[in-house]
Amino acid sequence: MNALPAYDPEQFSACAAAIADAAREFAAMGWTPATSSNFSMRMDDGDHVAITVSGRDKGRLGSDDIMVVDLHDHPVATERRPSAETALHTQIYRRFPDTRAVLHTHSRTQSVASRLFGREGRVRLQGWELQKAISGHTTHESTLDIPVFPNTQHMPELTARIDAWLDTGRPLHAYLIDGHGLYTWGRSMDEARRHLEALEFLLGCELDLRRLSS
Ligand SMILES: CSCCC(=O)C(=O)COP(=O)(O)O
Ligand SMILES: [Zn+2]
Repeated sequence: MNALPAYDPEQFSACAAAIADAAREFAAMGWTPATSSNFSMRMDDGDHVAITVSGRDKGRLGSDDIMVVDLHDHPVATERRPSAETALHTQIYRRFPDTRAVLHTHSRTQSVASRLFGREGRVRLQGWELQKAISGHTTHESTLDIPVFPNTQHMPELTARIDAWLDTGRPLHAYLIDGHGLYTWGRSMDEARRHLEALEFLLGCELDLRRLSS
């Protein structure tokens, strides 16, 4: 008798296609240099997450470059190695159960902003109309803080810092990692993509402002 599949293969295919499409477009923008970046989608209301295999060229993802993990980072029905940053994805799915997509990129703008604002611990966005692209923000007068966490290769240290931020009750739509890149997410791939595009634009504006006013 055949064992039941661990997850719905059609759901996996749909998520893998959405991840590959998004990643190809981000790569074309120059946001995923040299195999950097990682992407995931929650496949169901259970604990299946489709995520990029570690070290793959994110501009040319095929279905072999995307695999399944559970919400505690364990590969499901595969020997492949998930993203080195899988724990950052599964943390978001556990902490925000309505999240369906997590996106991480390494654009030049995000990388420079993370170094510059890392000294201050956060980027404070205020007065930009495009803040309204972030869910829950209905006016340019709102304040949107993007924390900058120190980089480390030790994921438990990073997830502990993110948990500590969340445990204070402050909102979190995205964060930067110093010298590294941006994480953001959404309740659908479309919402996550809108957040990523808006934040890329807003960080670029903040960098320009600093440059022009110095
Ligand atoms: C060459 S980029 C260094 C690792 C990284 O920051 C990244 O985003 C990609 O890692 P992955 O294991 O997900 O390929
Ligand atoms: Zn990275």
